[in-house]
Amino acid sequence: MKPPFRAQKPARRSGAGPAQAPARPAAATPGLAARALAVDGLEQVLRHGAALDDALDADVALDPRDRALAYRILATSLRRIGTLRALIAKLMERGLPKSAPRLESVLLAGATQILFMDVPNHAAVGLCVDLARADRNTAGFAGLVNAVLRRLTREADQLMAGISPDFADTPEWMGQRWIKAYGLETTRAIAAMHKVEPPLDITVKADPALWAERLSGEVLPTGSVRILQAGPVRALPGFAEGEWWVQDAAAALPARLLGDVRGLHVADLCAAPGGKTAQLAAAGAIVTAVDRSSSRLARLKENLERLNLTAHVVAGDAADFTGGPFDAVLLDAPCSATGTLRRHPDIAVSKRPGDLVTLAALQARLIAHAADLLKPGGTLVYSTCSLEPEEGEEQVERLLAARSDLIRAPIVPGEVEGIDPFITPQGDMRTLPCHWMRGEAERSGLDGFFAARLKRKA
Ligand SMILES: C[S@@+](CC[C@H](N)C(=O)[O-])C[C@H]1O[C@@H](n2cnc3c(N)ncnc32)[C@H](O)[C@@H]1O
Repeated sequence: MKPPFRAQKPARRSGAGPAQAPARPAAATPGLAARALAVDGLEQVLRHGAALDDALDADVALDPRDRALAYRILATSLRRIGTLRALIAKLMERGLPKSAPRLESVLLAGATQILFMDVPNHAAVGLCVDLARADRNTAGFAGLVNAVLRRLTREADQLMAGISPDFADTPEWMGQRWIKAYGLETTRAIAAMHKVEPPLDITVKADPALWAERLSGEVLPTGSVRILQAGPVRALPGFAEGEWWVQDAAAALPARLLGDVRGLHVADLCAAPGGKTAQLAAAGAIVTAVDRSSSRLARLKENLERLNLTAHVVAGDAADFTGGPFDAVLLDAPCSATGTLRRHPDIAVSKRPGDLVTLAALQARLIAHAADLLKPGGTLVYSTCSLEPEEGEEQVERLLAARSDLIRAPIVPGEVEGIDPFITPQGDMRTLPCHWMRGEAERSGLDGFFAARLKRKA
């Protein structure tokens, strides 16, 4: 069969060299600047390895609603990138022209609006064609963009045939691993949750019911507050006053496994941007927060200042940290973060299987050192926001097998409000994105986290 649409001979093209900086489209066309920013963001993530949260250029002056729209186009494109790429491959049987930098991002942004957003098709197509035309990298392909996106508006259903509705957006290697760890049906449920924009979860200093009411949210079984349709976080009541901070409901659990920390010396290793430091400090611990990233530590300090909480902050490699000994240590180790794909869909394109090997070796080094920082009788909580057993269960089993001075202190039903469904037979905590189904997917789920509690023998 002949390819239905071929790249037109470009009128002007950028040549095979590196992409030129895109020309900013005229701001006069409503909605165009938001699309341009979204495409820039896609380029940042797909070609330059930026994280979703850093991908939108903060210096581009844009109305907050347009910025929010750009973010939604970008995040949804990444969330559905497997499906979108499969469709584009069907629409362009000869593949994307090699000499067309940014063309894929323009098509991804357009197809996202057509398929997954409440944008009229003619606007989604027209704006993407305008965008392609306004940029010297893609100007010669404006006709192709028009043809491909128009055909998508007409034939989406037929084109979807053969593209897995369940697994197309899950990287093959991740899906295979989750099937092995959790089974096919649970993996299907995890993948379904990854397609949905998650709600905003916050941890409040006090009185969750009051804040749930003020923010039109709900109190979750573990005490976090969940808000749908939050809008810009900084504009919400209580943010500037330091009454709460953003923290997924699952991420709020590991610190609570340390129990009553009032007056205890606690090391929070790998602490930035400080969600767990804030929990520990708010609970009355004397906290030493260690992280090796100075930029992330700057965010931690900013957060603590806003929250009017204090911690002793140390910049450096936690595996070499020599403070203590401590009553308790929380190690929220760097990991593949595959448990956070709902909030960070860029992870589906940025992570590789090989990353797990490097990260697991780092975690092994960190957890062994974390245990050395404990006083006799002290408690260690180890956590990761990963779905991979190598970064969770297996780290703990290996440490316990190697160290006779450590024992597991199993989590007991009822000891932390709402935690019971997540306690494993071994007494650890394992949450999955498909847990906590509470009606619609948009108000359900939580990040995939692992946490274990160990004690150093007295
Ligand atoms: C999962 S994040 C921590 C999130 C944090 N605990 C919170 O609740 O907000 C992992 C952190 O580990 C830090 N990190 C990575 N390797 C490290 C190392 N060797 N020593 C100290 N910090 C490290 C990263 O900079 C990152 O901030």
